[in-house]
Order: sequence, then structure tokens, then C-alpha cells
Amino acid sequence: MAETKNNSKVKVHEDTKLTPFSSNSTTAAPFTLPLTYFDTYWFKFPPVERLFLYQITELTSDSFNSAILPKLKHALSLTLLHYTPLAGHLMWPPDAAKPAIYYFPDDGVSLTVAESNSDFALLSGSGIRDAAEFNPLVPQLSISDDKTEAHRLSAHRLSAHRLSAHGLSAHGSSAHGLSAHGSSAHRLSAHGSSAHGDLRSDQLIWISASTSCMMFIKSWAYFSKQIQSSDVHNANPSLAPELTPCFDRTVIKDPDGIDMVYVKHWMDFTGSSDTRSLKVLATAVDKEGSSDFVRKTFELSGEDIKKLRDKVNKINNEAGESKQLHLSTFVLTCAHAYVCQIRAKRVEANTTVEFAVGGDCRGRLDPPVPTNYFGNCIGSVIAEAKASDMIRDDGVAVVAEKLSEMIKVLKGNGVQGSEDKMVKTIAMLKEKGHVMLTAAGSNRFDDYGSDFGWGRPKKVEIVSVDRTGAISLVESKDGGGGGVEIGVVLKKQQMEVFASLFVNGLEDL
Ligand SMILES: CC(C)(COP(=O)(O)OP(=O)(O)OC[C@H]1O[C@@H](n2cnc3c(N)ncnc32)[C@H](O)[C@@H]1OP(=O)(O)O)[C@@H](O)C(=O)NCCC(=O)NCCSC(=O)CC(=O)O
Repeated sequence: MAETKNNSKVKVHEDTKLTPFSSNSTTAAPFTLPLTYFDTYWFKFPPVERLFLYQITELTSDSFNSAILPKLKHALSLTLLHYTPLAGHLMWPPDAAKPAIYYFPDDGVSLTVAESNSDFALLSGSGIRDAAEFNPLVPQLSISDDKTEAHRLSAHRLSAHRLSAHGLSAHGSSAHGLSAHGSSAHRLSAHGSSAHGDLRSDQLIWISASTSCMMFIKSWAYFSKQIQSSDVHNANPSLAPELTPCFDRTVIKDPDGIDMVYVKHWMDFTGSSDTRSLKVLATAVDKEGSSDFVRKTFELSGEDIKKLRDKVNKINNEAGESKQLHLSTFVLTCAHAYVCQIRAKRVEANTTVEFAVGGDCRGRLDPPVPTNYFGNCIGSVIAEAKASDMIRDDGVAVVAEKLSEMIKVLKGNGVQGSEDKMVKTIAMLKEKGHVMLTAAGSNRFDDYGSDFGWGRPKKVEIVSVDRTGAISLVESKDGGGGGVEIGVVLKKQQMEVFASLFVNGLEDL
């Protein structure tokens, strides 16, 4: 039984490898999947880690072990049959110019089944929690200089209360270098029976550490739901067409060899000793630790978004600004949260603040890439503003205009790969003490729609923002209402200021 510094205990029951399902004992043939310029742009960045928490009624340890877990594993095997590259490894052989995904027969995804006494109610809430509370549940990819797991998963049984004998959690996964960087428009939410003291049901927690994997998670959920509700353990159902991934790398056109331009820039950046290392970049938090950081979830309702839109329009009208702005939910949410971040962190007025917006390029490339393309296909645009402009009374309008312009670039030719883009990215990474504002996830992924047969998750958390400093975006649990959940990690005192600014900024309209 391993104990964390937060006194959460994790007992690993099983560490197993799941291979793609085969009904006739044959394995998929070996193959290599090349990286595109989108992959070679992103492969050094830390993976995005998602955590899905489920509350399951009438679950016992026996029913988990005898029914749920075998079906979950079978569903995973079935999913891997369609997502075979995730069972492979990202490798950079000495004779290869760039890394690639390699799959060999018997490759599989690691699944750790464990029990944890982490407090389910605490983790699935929205209040202030130590950021480190989530660490024991996040599976760590095995990453060496020349070989990296493509994916890792684990399942934990959790307590309803820290002292409860019950609880179940399943966590884990990491797609490295291959991830689909979020699919176009899926997401989900739900809350379990009760968050009060007499919780009797057990919970399943699921962590997904991946930049991509909403499409993969949805596929796993799709099979799991079918299998959980049937007695046919060996059923081999087909996958819904919209979830069936396309791995055809030729759809990403790269006549100028931008893939290798990016690789060369990364090699120059990482220095002489480990130019070909697959290890991801360490963030400031990786280096300094996250012990004094806390996490909290904020929410903007559809009504709040409308108020923010009216506020920005009013400011612009009063300033005689006639520009047509793109005041979407995404823009207004980020603008409001970024202003609160800069103020809460007391960023000095003369600091240059950088913004990065990532956009799904599949529908924006010419010719467009299929919507079921699985792999990185995120283009990013970087812009900057002075902190002094952001902390003005009209700061939210300043940031909204900035983001609006960036999205217009993204919708124009900003989706194409270019050396200039990489040069800017590297320059930004080299800059000391810079402030970078960005958002992980999306308010259009329907994360809360991931139903494995136990209903919608009680909570979805993008855990990795504790390392990157990004805010996280997830569509609100109730769906439909146009609301957004915003995950924020800050030092405790900064969080208190952020919380007050967040609320006051809405009231002050
Ligand atoms: C560039 C963007 C962020 C810009 O978003 P915006 O919302 O501002 O702009 P948009 O053109 O997409 O949408 C504008 C309006 O169109 C409508 N609209 C768009 N998409 C819709 C959908 N799926 N369902 C319903 N309405 C939709 C809405 O009315 C919306 O306004 P309104 O919202 O007001 O109703 C986005 O287009 C995009 O590419 N999103 C995907 C970003 C992404 O992949 N992020 C992941 C980063 S990687 C990462 O973090 C890893 C991971 O997640 O695993």
C-alpha cells in the first residue's frame, strides 16, 4: 500500500496489459504510423490528463471484480482493435529521421487496477482542493529517451468517505505523440445520487491522461455501455461510424516538409546531449513542485455568458468601437478567466502576457481532413498584450478583442504549419519569467457524455492544468444550457482573490 503526502493510500491489485481483441487468436500485423507536422509540433508538450469520476449505485467489491472489471477490460480490448496504434509505442530508432508510432504483435495498453482511500466527495466536488490530491490517481506514462508508451490506463476503487470500506476508481491513460487533441464536438456530465454524508454507493474514478483521447474514450464508453448492459461477455459489436478512427496520414498535406522543420527546431532547442529525446518538456511546476497549489472549478452559465457579451459590447459601443468581434462562449469565458488570473497573480503592469489559442484544423485545412481523423490536428495562434491593458476596468473587452482576432487568424490561413510558427513557439519557451495564458479542453467536447453504462460522470477534471498553468474548459454537466466549467489551479491566496474577482466581475455588469 503506497501512501502519498496527502495520506491518500493506493493499493495496486493488478497491473495488466490489454491487447487488441482478436476472436481467432491472431494478432494485428506490425505497422508503423508516421508523424505529421501536427504531431512533430506537439510531441514535446506534456500530455493532457483527464479524470472522469463515476458514482455507481449498488456496487460491491465482488460485483466490480466479477462483472464490471472483466467487461471493462473486454471493452478496452475491443476498442484497441480499432485504435491499434494506441497499443503501440512512440519510438525514435537511431536510423530514423523522426519518431514514429510502432506497433508490434502483443503490444498492448497497461491497465492498473487499484484501490484508493482518496475522498470521492472531495475529488468530485468543485471547491478548493489541494492540487496534489489528484496525483495518486494519474497514471504515469513510461517515457524514456527513445521509447514511449502510446497509452496507459488504470482503474481505482475509491471511498465514498476516506474511512469507508467501499469505493472504486478507474483511472488512467496517456496518448503520447499520437493523440487526436480532442475530437470536434463531444462531451458529458452527471452527478451521482448524493453528495451528502450517507453515501452508500461505490464510485468509479477514471483518469485519462491524453492530449487526444475524447474520441477514444467515447469509443471505449460505447463498447462498455453495450457490454455492461448485456450478458454476452464475448460479444464483438461494431463501432459507431462517427467513432471509427481514420489513421490515414496522407490526408495531412506537407509538400514543404514542415514535419522535419519542426523536428530540427526541437533538436536545436533541447541541446546537444539529448537532441533525439522523446521526453516531454518540464514545466515550472515539474521543476519546483506543486505542493502549495490548489484547484477549484468555476462555472459560467449561459446567462453569465450573455451578460459578459453585453458588457463587452457596451464597453466597445461607449468607446465608439465598430469592429465586429467574435464573442463566442469560448472567447468570453477565456477573457473573463484570463483577466482574473492576471489580477489574482498580481502580474506587474509592464509584463508582456502571451496568449495561445488552439483550434481544431480538421475542417479548416484545404482540403479538409475527415472529422474522424485520429491524431494531432490542432493549430495554434500566439499573440500578446500588456498586463497593464488587461487589468484596466475594460480589461475583459481588451482580451476578448485579442482572442477574437486570433480566432479569425485561425479560421483563415492560421491552420497551416510554418517555420515561423515554430520559431515563435521556441522563442516563447526560451523567454524567462513570461506569462502564458491558454486553455486545455473545449466547451464543445461533450466530456460529460462519456457513459460507460453507469450514467454520466459525476465530475470531469483536466488534471494536468496543475503542471501547465492553463485553465481547463469542459461543457457544464447539465449540457444544453450553454454553460462552461472552468478548472483553475493557483496558489491558495491567489485562488481566494481569483474567486472573488470571478464573482464580482459578473455582478459588476
Ligand atoms: C478555435 C476555437 C477554439 C474557436 O471556438 P469558438 O467557439 O470561439 O468558435 P467556433 O467557430 O468554434 O464557434 C462559434 C459558434 O458556433 C457555434 N458552434 C460551434 N461549434 C458548435 C457545436 N459543436 N455545437 C453547437 N454550436 C456550435 C456556437 O454558436 C458558437 O458560439 P457559442 O459558443 O457562443 O455558442 C474552436 O473553433 C475550436 O477549434 N475548438 C476546438 C479546440 C480544441 O480542439 N481544443 C483542444 C486543445 S488540445 C487539448 O486541450 C487537449 C485535449 O483536450 O485533450
